[in-house]
Amino acid sequence: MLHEYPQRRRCCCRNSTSRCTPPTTKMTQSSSTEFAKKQQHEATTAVTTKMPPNHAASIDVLLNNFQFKKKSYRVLLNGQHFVWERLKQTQSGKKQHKAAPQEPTGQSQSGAQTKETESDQLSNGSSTLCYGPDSHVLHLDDIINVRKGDTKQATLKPPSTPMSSEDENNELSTSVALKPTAQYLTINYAERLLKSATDCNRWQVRRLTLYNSDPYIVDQWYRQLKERLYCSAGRLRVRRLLVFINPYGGRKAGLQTYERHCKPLFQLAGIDVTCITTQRANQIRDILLSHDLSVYDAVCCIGGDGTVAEVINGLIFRTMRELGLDEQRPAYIPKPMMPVGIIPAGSTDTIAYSMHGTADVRTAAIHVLLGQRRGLDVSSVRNSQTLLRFCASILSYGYLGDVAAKSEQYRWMGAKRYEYTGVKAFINNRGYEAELRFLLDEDGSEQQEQPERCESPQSPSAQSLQRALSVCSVGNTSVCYANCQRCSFAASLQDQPSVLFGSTGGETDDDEEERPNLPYDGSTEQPAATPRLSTGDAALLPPQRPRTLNLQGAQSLTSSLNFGSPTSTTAQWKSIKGNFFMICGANITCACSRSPNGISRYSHLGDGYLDLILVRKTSLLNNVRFLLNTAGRDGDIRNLPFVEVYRTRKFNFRTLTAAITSPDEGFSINGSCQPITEPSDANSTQLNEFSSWNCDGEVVTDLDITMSSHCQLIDVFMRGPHSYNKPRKSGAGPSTVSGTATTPASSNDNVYCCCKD
Ligand SMILES: Nc1ncnc2c1ncn2[C@@H]1O[C@H](COP(=O)(O)OP(=O)(O)OP(=O)(O)O)[C@@H](O)[C@H]1O
Repeated sequence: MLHEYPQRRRCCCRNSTSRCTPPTTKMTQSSSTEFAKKQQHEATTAVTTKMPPNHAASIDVLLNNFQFKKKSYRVLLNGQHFVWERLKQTQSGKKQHKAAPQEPTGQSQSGAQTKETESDQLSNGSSTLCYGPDSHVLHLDDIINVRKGDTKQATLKPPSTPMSSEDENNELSTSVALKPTAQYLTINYAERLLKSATDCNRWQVRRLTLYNSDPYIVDQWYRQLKERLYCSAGRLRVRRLLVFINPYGGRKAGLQTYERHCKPLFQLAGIDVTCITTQRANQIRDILLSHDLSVYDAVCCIGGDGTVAEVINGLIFRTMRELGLDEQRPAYIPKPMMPVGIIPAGSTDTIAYSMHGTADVRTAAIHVLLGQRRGLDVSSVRNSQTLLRFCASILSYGYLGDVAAKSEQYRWMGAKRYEYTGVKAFINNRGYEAELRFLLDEDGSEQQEQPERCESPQSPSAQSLQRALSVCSVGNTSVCYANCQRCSFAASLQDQPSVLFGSTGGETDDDEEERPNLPYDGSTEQPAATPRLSTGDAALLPPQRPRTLNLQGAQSLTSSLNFGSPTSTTAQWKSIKGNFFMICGANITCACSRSPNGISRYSHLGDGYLDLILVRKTSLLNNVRFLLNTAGRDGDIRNLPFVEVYRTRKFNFRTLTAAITSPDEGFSINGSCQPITEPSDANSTQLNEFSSWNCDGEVVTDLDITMSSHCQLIDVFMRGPHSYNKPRKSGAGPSTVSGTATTPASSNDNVYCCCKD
């Protein structure tokens, strides 16, 4: 049976109107009631209407009965939701169903609070769909692929060669001409595992094979699903993927990881994969810099943090070359167009863990298949002379720098090398004298973090916007999860044509005055005049930021997010000198299985800020307290009196003795991503008073370092981690489509717990 409803104006997705495919359906209260009545009337038969195949494109709602494992199911396709529910035999012999969306009543959603929510939604102009308590609701974003066939087996076989979009169009148009024969429809989809209370971030692939004796109905469903699957905004269904496998990282199991876990998933999704197994360090970067990538939709790496860093550095430097920018002193940092998939196969895998909330390989691969992307902040690291490299996770001096410098020679120990060298570096740490200068907010306030929690709003209404503003303003202590409002807001600022896509350098004028030896300011912004660029290139430049935002209260938010003008004279610096056990600039939480909250628990994946963590040199006991607080879920280093955490967009580091040391004396690797060289023995005694920098696990030995965060510089396949509240199981209560809790209104929302710690 086909029902057509007026097109809805607003997307039912909680946070993003761009995620749904327009047009979707609007189920008004009256139409919903009418709809439910019609379904009552026609419940006993699997009612279908044969329509000309080309009519499918105009259908908003499909509702049919299918067989699944020899049981009858009522299946509904409504907008972005695929719903199925088993038909139950009643005493009168009639089959009952609840899969059809019904008017939400007190019976289906108990309690006055629910009714209040409904009236709120109606008054807000949003519609509410309610499915029965036993309905399975699947968002189309979570569907990996759809196949049809004459037999069940035929639908399970992956295509012999991956299909291009033209092939699929041909296939669809051919099926218009030929009489359909397929009676089986198989849907492969991804689902987050709900079993574990402590690990709710793992995903698995599931399969649903439906049977209907009428091939026209199967064909119609197939076509509808295909169409809706491939035109969802904000999502890239990858067809051609370039995969780099590091066989050397972690337990040296990169190749096996790919063969065992990733390859079957890529085949299932019909992705055309080109695999390159690395032969040496920095090969990925060299390939990305020199080869034609136009045939690929995305790049994926299988390895640890060092491998991810190679990919990110390769893509950014490639983009800089393409735009004719000076790689050592670029006028701004451009955003690469190619999204990146990150599959963990290293020793710590902090980047993958921070993104997904787990280091599970299949979960990471599933996110590549599903194609949902989020922008990830990347920081540039430079010395006084030149841009050195880009950092995706953490830049760390002192304790972690020593660990990185010493652990490489113990690689044969695997991940244990970090523990071994960690203990040695811990005992030998006598503190490092340094001076830190970091950028304050434009209003001159410093954002020192206090441990507190905040909730994020759940719907994109005006109220939500207000709440979003407040979330962003206290966002320095909010935790970044899926649907993070702070990151979404940063992304929405980037979407506006007159807003910069990267965070600002912000220090320009006053910084140049104070520090004349910093010729490159590390800004992501285009200076007023860039004679080097042609008109065509200039079109690719990030646009100028507006002075004010046309949003109520946005002024305070802009100030909070600090998308400051490059010529702002209000940018201020704060300076701190001291003896430090460790100094870190953290882009992301840097969580890993040993430290599930990460060393920088409140860092956000894409807000354009980094957390500057200063750990003062105190007693050995305090150092132990610090390490204990970084491990486990309960600790928080911000509670320690000798730890200071500042949220900033940029900081500069100098050893107190570096001022008298020339950069030509061998401390600098003089350029980004150069092969890492250990300091020579002759220098090592001289260097005892210095540590090295640990940049994404690689060693950088410069002693005058500036780290600047660039907001959402690279797109990665991720949704963000989910909090560890145990999610409600499907069927435990009514599923609604209204943006309230327990609502998979979008696949992102299939989290039950977003933005809440
Ligand atoms: N075939 C290879 N032979 C030697 N080194 C390689 C090879 N391929 C990549 N590399 C280098 O290996 C280094 C370590 O890899 P990676 O960081 O991925 O693993 P890891 O250090 O074990 O994991 P993590 O960084 O998560 O702790 C990287 O710097 C990379 O450049």
